[in-house]
Amino acid sequence: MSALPKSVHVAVAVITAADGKILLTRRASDKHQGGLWEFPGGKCEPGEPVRAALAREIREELDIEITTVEPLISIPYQYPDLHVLLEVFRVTSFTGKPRGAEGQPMQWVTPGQLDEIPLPAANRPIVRAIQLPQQYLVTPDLSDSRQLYQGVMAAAAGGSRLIQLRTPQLERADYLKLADRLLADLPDTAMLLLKGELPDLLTRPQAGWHLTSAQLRAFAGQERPLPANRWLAASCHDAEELALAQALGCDFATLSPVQPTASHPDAPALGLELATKLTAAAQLPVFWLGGMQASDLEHVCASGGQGIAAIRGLWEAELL
Ligand SMILES: Nc1nc2c([nH]c(=O)n2[C@H]2C[C@H](O)[C@@H](COP(=O)(O)OP(=O)(O)OP(=O)(O)O)O2)c(=O)[nH]1
Ligand SMILES: [Mg+2]
Repeated sequence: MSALPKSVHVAVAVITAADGKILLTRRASDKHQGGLWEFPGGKCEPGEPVRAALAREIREELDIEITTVEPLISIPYQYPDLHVLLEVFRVTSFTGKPRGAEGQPMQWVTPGQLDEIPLPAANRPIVRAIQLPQQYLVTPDLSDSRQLYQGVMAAAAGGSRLIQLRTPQLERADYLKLADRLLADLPDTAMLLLKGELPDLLTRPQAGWHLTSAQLRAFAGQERPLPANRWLAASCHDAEELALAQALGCDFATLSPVQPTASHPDAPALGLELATKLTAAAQLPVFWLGGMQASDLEHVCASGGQGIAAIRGLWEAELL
């Protein structure tokens, strides 16, 4: 038997049906990561473009032709015996009816069910990328609780599913009161992330937590402070913070400032090239923040980002 190559480039398909369900297949027990469920796909041949490899692997494994393909996330991951670069694409249309053409079992599952299924360790950020939307709404810096409440509820009614309650102008007691009202009133599909200290999070089990980069640094080397079923995110500004966020088990990160912003006009921006590089090296979904508008979304996703996080861009553009 030949030795395993040290590094493989893998094209992976998250095949999504109209009802939102996702196709999983089971890896043969004698393969690397054998016996686990996976997203279909396989290794690029030498010199083969990744999208061509994706179409070929899906044809070979499932006997379908993929037609609508968008980048979802790319993950470099070191297994004890192998380095993999998983380039993951969302496939939303195809022709034919998928079947396990290599005899492999198949199942369609909801994004929520993915948490319960044994997948290879490299796949955790793929699951998070599937479960997260492409827009992360950060509330604007207002001092009026009523206006904030109405704005967040309107945003959720308009389809915003991921919202960070960031209100530096509110007194802490007013902030927590507003957070509790929103946690009670938001639809189950909306995920609300709070800012603040751990005790306030521990008494609010439905809330997610968005850590500042200072908090992230303070947690370095420690266990994930919230259980796996709660959203944990962190504000990152460089490669080191992204690595800390990943080591702490954060579900996603924001990376900022990508472009100069009206709120921080003098902060040096990363720029698109560096943001792309940092995102590619990260092992978790990354939202780009700073000067981002809804119109940037396509470019951000094509550059490997999960999507955009924005205050002005999303709140005022009345995407809400
Ligand atoms: N297809 C796929 N591979 C994954 C996932 N997660 C993960 O760590 N991997 C790893 C396992 C393998 O080391 C590598 C994929 O290789 P593969 O065995 O599917 O390659 P292939 O289809 O070309 O198969 P073969 O020709 O070697 O039989 O990526 C996943 O979700 N889907
Ligand atoms: Mg395969």
